[in-house]
Amino acid sequence: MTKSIKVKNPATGQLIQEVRKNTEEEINQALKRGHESFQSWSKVNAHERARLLKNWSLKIQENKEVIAETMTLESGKPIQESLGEVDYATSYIDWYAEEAKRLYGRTIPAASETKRIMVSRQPVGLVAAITPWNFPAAMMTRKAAPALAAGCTFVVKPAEETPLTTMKLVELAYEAGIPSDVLQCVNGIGSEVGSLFTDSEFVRKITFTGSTPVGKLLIKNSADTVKHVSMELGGHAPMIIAEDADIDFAVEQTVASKFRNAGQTCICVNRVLVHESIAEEYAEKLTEKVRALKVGNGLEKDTQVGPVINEKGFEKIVSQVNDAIEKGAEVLHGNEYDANRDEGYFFVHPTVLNNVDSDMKIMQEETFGPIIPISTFKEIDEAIAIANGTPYGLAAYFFTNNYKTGTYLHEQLDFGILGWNDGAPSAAHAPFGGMKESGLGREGGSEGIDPYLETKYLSIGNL
Ligand SMILES: NC(=O)c1ccc[n+]([C@@H]2O[C@H](COP(=O)([O-])OP(=O)(O)OC[C@H]3O[C@@H](n4cnc5c(N)ncnc54)[C@H](O)[C@@H]3O)[C@@H](O)[C@H]2O)c1
Ligand SMILES: N[C@@H](CC=O)C(=O)O
Repeated sequence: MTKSIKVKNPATGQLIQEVRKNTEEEINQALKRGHESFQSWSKVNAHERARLLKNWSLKIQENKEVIAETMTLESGKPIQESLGEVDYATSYIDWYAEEAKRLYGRTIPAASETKRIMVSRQPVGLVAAITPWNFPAAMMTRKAAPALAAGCTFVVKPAEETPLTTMKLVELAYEAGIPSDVLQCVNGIGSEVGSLFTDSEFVRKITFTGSTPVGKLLIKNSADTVKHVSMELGGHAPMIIAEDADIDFAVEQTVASKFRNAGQTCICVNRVLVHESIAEEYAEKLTEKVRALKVGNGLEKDTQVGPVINEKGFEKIVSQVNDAIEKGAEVLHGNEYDANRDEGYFFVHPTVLNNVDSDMKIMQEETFGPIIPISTFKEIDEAIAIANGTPYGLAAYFFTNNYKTGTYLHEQLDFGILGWNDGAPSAAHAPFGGMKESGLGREGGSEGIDPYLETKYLSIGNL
């Protein structure tokens, strides 16, 4: 069995660095240390935890360029997006540094003069996190910051494709003064480390971002020790464009949503449903914008769409596009690839598919690639039925300037995140998460710290 993970640049296939895999014993030791340090960290006062988190955020900002370059090298993400992700990552630390000081309890009026009732909250314990390659910085801080703010200790296993960004963030946390037993990083293969996490008596909570099948497995494996679980899983976001929508704005927001990280974002629009009366104009304007996108190595400053992460991701995208074309979809732009299996790089050119229908795989499954399938509808209820007709329920978008249509869509769509005339809803101060098979729990906002806290009820009698 290999003892290291080869981290490669998805834009060239070249080796960047070999990262040593931690042994089973080392990982179990890390979990034990995390469990033991919970005793001291959970007693550190909230203002001090907030101060350390703020230091961490500052250290990351001081190293913004280096982190962004590392991220682009290992994930393929355009450098401008990596720089943006560093800001996005620290926005979670900043937010939860403040929230640490607001973990209020409450009192409840008792039904007896001799009793008092108090409710307080305390950290759940050691948290084990598994993070994905598509946002190697922000998905880590979105979990670590609320956990540390709440008083939990934290062990993270980053994705095999992108461990370097996470390792750098953890190193900076130590420089900021966060104790090395409180925040730890271990490296290894997902399934192997995942089992150590779920089997461990020391881990009280599992938090995961990644695919739905792995999320389901982690939920099942957490059952024996009844761990808390937070799951941020796959999506299949619909975008409904009503007949009264501002078409130019909808086009601009479609591009902003779809091509972020080459379409490898869990909330990227995955299927467009446009009213038949404006479909032609929308498709024409969209194709014009998509044609102008620059594909290339993410380190080049003008690149807007980088490579996809690996061959597995590439094959999934190609099979969805081919299936759609075989079943009658029209290619308005794209369906071009620059891929080399031997060298190990996979570029998918932005693609617009028209006349797409619900029988096609691309309308059923998450794509995780820069492809826009367009379908039309006549009545808004038809669009809602198609949008909701999926096991996923992460994000949905709708474009309308009619407040009645917008309110109706808000109420009818079964998704945890809705963008009404907004293709970029992510924010540290808002609750992010999915319904149905897209996940459990929320990250971000005041809700995002709750999953790291237990509620304790105290009843005092005989007063
Ligand atoms: N929600 C998201 O942000 C997100 C992120 C990554 C991937 N995905 C989806 O998943 C698809 C496949 O991508 P992927 O293969 O990298 O996702 P994945 O779920 O396999 O990987 C995500 C993380 O889970 C870990 N992992 C893998 N198998 C595991 C197991 N058995 N137990 C514990 N941890 C395990 C990986 O090491 C990685 O850290 C993508 O095409 C996309 O549809 C979604
Ligand atoms: N990084 C995404 C979530 C997962 O892909 C976001 O926060 O918008």
